[in-house]
Amino acid sequence: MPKIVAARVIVTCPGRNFVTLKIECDDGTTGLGDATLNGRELAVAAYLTEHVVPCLIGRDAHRIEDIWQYLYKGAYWRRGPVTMTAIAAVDMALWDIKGKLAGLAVYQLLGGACREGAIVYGHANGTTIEETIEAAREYQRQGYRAIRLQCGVPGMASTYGVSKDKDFYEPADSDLPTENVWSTAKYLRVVPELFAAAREALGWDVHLLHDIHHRLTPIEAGRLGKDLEPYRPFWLEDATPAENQAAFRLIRQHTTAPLAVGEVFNSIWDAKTLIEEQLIDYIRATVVHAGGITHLRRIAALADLYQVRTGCHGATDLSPVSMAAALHFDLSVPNFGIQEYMRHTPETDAVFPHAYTFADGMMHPGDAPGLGVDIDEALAAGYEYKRAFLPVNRLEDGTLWSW
Ligand SMILES: O=C(O)C(=O)C[C@H](O)[C@H](O)CO
Ligand SMILES: [Mg+2]
Repeated sequence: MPKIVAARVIVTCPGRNFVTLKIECDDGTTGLGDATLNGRELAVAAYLTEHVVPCLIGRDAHRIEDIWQYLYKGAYWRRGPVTMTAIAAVDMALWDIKGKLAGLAVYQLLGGACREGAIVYGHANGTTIEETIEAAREYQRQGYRAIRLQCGVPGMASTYGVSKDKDFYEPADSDLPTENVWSTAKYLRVVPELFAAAREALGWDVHLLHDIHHRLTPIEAGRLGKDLEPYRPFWLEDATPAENQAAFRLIRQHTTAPLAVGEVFNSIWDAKTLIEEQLIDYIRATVVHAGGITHLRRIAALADLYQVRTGCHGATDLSPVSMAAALHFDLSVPNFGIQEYMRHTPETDAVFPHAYTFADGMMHPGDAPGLGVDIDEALAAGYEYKRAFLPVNRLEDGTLWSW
């Protein structure tokens, strides 16, 4: 058996913070897992170092499911983003090790490819509708078949999804949380205009997506869905905070716009009602925040019974290790829908050399044994952790709102 002899947490900041777990076996084989929880990185780093790593030493690295159960049930305190991100990192690293020992890419271990590649969507944003459409045209030129559209809201100084850097999306930017201001009324006016202009300019052969980022009430989401229906959105994401899964019943009564939810979910229980009642069309839970490949496959299997497809979160705060794990998952599950892809900066790509590739709007994890991602530890050591927070959002009267 490949015995685990060491495990370490590597924190690095090549433009943004990443937390990576590296597990080592007695034969020298190593595996990597992403443990990055944006804005709360060191909580997971400490959870792993103090409470998980000591329990891993001496275990058989091949026993992925048993180790998952051990860490989940064994903690007694179940679920939550910190716990589930830590478990995810171990899970990813163990799949990486199993693949390397078998000489196979992880997607082969998961049952093999169900498709030639994973369609991905890019993130076009701008302060105005025109700028957003120009950014979308650039994605089209690069071969993307699906594009998420986010534009500034007239009268608001800043809004979610409109990045300072057009090429590399990065919301976590400050030593203390930035404060944004929000008006639902102003937002509900601009998005239908954005989609009307986008169909006019980009045509109908491209999938258009939009992220509401948890900001509407269910009835407002129903309204927006109706307004966007003529432009055939691929999905509306995170329409309303989904702690209350039943709230989506109300949205469903009012619109046929496809709904996607789940980037903040950390277990199957967060999505159970949404899936079983077919209240969503895409489940966006990710490998890194929802317990790893092992648990995400369980979520996907439940979703498959109800014709809910996957659409994994893939923002820049998910490291290339997560991106690779997501692509192995995407290739192997029958009910894959789409994968989010926000490119990392060249600094990040240099720290995490990887085998995955992009061509013609599709991505492939590559055929290197394991996940196909490495970490250049010498380079990583040169980028010191910098505390960064996600912004907060307030209504114009100062009420704290969902960001
Ligand atoms: O990529 C998305 O859909 C997001 O909503 C990005 C998130 O705000 C970001 O990953 C938070 O860390
Ligand atoms: Mg989102």
